[in-house]
Amino acid sequence: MNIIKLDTVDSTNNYLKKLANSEENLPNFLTVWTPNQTNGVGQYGAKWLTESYKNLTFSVLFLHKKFQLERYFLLNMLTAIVVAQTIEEMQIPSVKIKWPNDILLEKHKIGGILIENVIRGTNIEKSVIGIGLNVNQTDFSGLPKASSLQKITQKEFDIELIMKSIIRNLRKEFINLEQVQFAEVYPVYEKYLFQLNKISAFRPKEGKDFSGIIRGVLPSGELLVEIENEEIKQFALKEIQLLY
Ligand SMILES: O=C(O)CCCC[C@@H]1SC[C@@H]2NC(=O)N[C@@H]21
Repeated sequence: MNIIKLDTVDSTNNYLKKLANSEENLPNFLTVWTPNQTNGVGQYGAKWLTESYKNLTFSVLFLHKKFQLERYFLLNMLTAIVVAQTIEEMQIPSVKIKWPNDILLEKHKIGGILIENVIRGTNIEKSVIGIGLNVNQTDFSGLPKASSLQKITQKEFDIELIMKSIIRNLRKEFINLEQVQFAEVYPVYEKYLFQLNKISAFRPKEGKDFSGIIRGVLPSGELLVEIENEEIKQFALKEIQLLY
């Protein structure tokens, strides 16, 4: 495996993005890993807070052969599935994926994924797949919705081994990406989907919170929500937040 381990860095995603923009001929699945990420980036510009040396923070470069931008949500689905399955391989059951790609255990967020793409025309040329997984952190004061593998299982884990398993599983899932269809991946994603067919609370970007039943996810990544006395509505990634 090609892994660059840094003692400290602001964000493994930012580091790998810069590297990918400045150097040609980087190997596929090149990984940047640090136990001490000081300014991690989360989805929608949020910060990714992590306790140094206790958690996993790394980014993997994927070089596409030919991959249409409109299929980008497939990358999120496959990565979330890989993280969920790797956790299951560690004999930890009941992993869930909260739309679009938060990793949950017992309704608490233990992991997040941030994929940043280099786009050319209508294709994605390169993807930087950033993964943050709370592993051995036990203090989540002020973060009631967050947890870690150790906090939930009462066991300590080897962070590097988990990362290597995730990379191995990513390689398996991504190797034939060009041929992979949404329809074959979706049933697996749906199996992990948190709150599927259950009443959930949502916070729209504008307006009041509302409740509805999650009925699925479209290839575009849009969430299908059945709202009482209304038709099933679809919501884009940035339009609503699933509360619980
Ligand atoms: O908001 C989320 O849920 C996504 C969090 C992604 C965090 C990871 S940690 C490794 C990589 N580097 C970053 O700066 N962010 C991602």
